[in-house]
Amino acid sequence: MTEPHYSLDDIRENVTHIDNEILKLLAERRQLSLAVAKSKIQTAKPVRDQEREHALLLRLIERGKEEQLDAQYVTQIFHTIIEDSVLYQQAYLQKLTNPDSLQPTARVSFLGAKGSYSHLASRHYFSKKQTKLVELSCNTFRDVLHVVENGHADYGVLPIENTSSGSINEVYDLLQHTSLSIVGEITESIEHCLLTAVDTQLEQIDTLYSHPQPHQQCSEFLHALGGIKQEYCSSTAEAMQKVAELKQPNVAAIGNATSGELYGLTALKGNIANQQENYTRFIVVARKPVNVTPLIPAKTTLIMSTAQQAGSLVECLLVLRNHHINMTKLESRPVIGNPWEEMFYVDVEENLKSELMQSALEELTQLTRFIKVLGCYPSENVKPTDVEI
Ligand SMILES: O=C(O)C(=O)C[C@]1(C(=O)O)C=C[C@@H](O)C=C1
Repeated sequence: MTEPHYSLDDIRENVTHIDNEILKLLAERRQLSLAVAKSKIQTAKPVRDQEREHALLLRLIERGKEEQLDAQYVTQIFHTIIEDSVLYQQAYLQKLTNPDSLQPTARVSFLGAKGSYSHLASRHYFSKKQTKLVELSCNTFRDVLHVVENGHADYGVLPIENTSSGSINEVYDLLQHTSLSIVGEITESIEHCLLTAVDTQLEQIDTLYSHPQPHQQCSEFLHALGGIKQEYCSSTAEAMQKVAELKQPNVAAIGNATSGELYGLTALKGNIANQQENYTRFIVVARKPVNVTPLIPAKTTLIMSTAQQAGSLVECLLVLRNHHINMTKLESRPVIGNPWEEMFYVDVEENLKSELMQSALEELTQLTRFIKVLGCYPSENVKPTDVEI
């Protein structure tokens, strides 16, 4: 018997059909996760249940094997599906907890034009929030905050730390003086590429357009290139725009490959950051603070200045330790106008409204000269559950 012959068009039609079915099932599963969230409100169970995830993944790996699907493939797909489910449930619960916080349309400010990393992070953050975005690009971090403060935007998205270059000091310093609250966070994978407008070679590049941050994050690669002229821009988007306008074989920009395409640029070289895994954590600020439901993991950010005595900071940190509160970040910045005085920024994995946090805050207030809560917000870092494959 000869096998029936199908044309490429026929086969593709079948593939399209299956893809549509997959999408339909994913949407159905998403709806079920909403039903799960509603049931968890009744029983006050936390959204994340890693025991359930572990059992579910093990079963799917076994089931996948029967279909000749390898364990890694199955695990990767279901990690993504579970992450979506968790974030979708969190967004739903947060909407119930803060009924007037998220409007059908949200005006969001960020640094740079279309395609800047802050723009990509803004879109990503709001993608699961069921809200339409009005995007406001700004030229400076100060402006990002300013337009939210004066009511021209509802949210501002700002980078706060990067795994290669560390803390973004300018943003920390601006937070000292703002009346805004941190209401969210998102961590983005940042894949820097060397982008060019015309066909060229690495050896021909003598001028590089970039924002100082990506420049710092790619310092080793740039050092290896040797003697390259640096032109600083207000954002990666401006750098890409500039290179697109110049259309010269000796100029390049640092940016994201997908964003580069928006400006007609192609990646001459990828993966140029000092660290293979280059991530930036962004914060989302708004005029009003939000409450975080106890069903989801929360983070609280504080700023404080301690008495200038030996051991003052240690005493504050001991308060956190004694309350078993996990600190995820400690940063110090000088206080402008008061030489040698430091302001400490502390991120902890605890809900501001919890008894534990309230008790720790009371003790900290006694020990510090100044203390202020910058915000309490849902932690959106859904760490995948490990399964042995
Ligand atoms: O079953 C649950 O409890 C869910 O919340 C659903 C789900 C999933 O999408 O499968 C999501 C998060 C939990 O950590 C476990 C499983």
